[in-house]
Amino acid sequence: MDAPTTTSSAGSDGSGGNSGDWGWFTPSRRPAEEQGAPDRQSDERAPSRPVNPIRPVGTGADRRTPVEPPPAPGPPGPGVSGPRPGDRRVDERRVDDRRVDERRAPGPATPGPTAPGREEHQRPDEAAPAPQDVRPGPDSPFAVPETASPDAILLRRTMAEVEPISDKVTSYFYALLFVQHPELRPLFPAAMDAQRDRLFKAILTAARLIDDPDILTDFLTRLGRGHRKYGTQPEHYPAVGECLIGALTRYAVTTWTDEAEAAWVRAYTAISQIMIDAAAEDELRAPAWWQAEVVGHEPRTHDIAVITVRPDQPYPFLAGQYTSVETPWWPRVWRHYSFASAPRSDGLLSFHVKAIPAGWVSSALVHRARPGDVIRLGPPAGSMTVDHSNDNGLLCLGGGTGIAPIKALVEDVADYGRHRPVEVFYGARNDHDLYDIDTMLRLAQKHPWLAVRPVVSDGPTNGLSGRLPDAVRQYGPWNAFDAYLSGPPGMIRSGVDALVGIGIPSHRIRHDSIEELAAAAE
Ligand SMILES: NC(=O)C1=CN([C@@H]2O[C@H](COP(=O)(O)OP(=O)(O)OC[C@H]3O[C@@H](n4cnc5c(N)ncnc54)[C@H](O)[C@@H]3O)[C@@H](O)[C@H]2O)C=CC1
Repeated sequence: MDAPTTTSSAGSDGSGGNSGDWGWFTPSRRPAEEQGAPDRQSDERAPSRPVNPIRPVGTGADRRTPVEPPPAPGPPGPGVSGPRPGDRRVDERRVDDRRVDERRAPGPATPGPTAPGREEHQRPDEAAPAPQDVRPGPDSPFAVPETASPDAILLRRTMAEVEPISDKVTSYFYALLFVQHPELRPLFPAAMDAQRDRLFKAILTAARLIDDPDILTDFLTRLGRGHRKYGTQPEHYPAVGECLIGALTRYAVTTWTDEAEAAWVRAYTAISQIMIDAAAEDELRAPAWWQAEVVGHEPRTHDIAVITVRPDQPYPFLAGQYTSVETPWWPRVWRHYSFASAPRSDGLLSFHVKAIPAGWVSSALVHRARPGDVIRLGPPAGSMTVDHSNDNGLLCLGGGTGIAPIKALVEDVADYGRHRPVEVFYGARNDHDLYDIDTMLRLAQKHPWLAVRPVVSDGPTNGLSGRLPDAVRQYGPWNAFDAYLSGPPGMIRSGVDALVGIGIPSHRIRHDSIEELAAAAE
């Protein structure tokens, strides 16, 4: 199962994790250094690379002569203009994309960079209402704080308008991008489903944070670094920005003004610059990706395997973190898995992978990967790590394969040498699904400070019955513990509620990114 992990419950606004991938971020209020990022030497900083201000394509004049997305298949409907004369690129792209689709065997249908259906579009020149002073309501995720800067107000108005139609906006955005910049298509996976969502969410997250420079910079720095593995180059940013503005122009019909456009251009230019600088700085100290040879593949159930890999060069990370994995069978499709062990002296890394239906990467890793295969790893990310600056106990809830990073945390406490109470509640649907219970019980036998309690929710068991949060409530007190949760989204949600309910402050609760877990489970 794909496994994103993230930061503290208090820092989570539900906007995702922080792996450096699009839309994978929970803004963290802790400085990067605390989260295991390499120390930065100021003299190692790469010179800031200038990025050209984007050339917006969404001016008021454009609204009257809209940028056409690639035409939908078939003849254009009445009142809809077809491809522009001489626009050969459009047809070529569509042919290429059909080939890509034909190559895809299993997995969900791939829309590819389809243009949105024409009927979805209101022609701005015919029917666009005049821009209005639309303010997001107080319950909107884009509600305007009292202290918001003029740019932030404009950005939030646009976001509030397009968020409900984000599918259309992102489809249109990619259609523009791949038609106007076909050279960028190979940077994206053949199947764009997850990518669509991630990009849009990342942009919204960045724009929403525009008045919070520290958090914004932290987010974008990770994003910029994480983009190195995709082959993203500085010159790609203006292309993306132009198409973003083009898509917003088309869909933010009531809030788009010259001022809004200028605010978006400023914001996007600043966002790009931070990402480009972060990538350049990261280039000085780390590869864009690692190759890793599978050296162990141990099936544990019919759909779970423990996979061990040997990276081609040293891979520094912290217990509790995760990485992104690309298999040779699904190029440019990256999924997240937590490290299932603390860093080892032999440099090997291990992952617990559950094959989910239609999960391309997870199925390939469980059913197809064998020793000798080579996968690619992105950089480590996540801050669900042990805080060694205090002696608090660790209360750990691991559901299903979510036990993987919990095991790494236990090993980390053992390796660190200053022992503290660690209480692990390991949940599964039935006894059979407790695939790693023997390892965990062995660790408990070896370390007197560790207790491991299996909890089974859906079947008979000799251990505890019920759901993890209910089991935890029966024990305690937990006021001297920091909590770590890892598992399916529902478990995280109810677990956080239960822990807050029994008095653990939310800033001491760390867990996986709920939004990304939900997306990964699709
Ligand atoms: N493989 C990895 O490295 C990691 C995986 N994960 C995530 O862990 C999850 C593992 O999935 P499965 O093994 O299929 O787990 P599962 O669906 O079998 O559930 C595991 C446990 O969570 C409990 N649970 C499920 N929904 C609950 C709810 N709404 N409230 C309370 N308890 C609930 C179940 O009762 C069971 O005890 C995936 O979502 C994966 O993304 C998280 C971190 C790391």
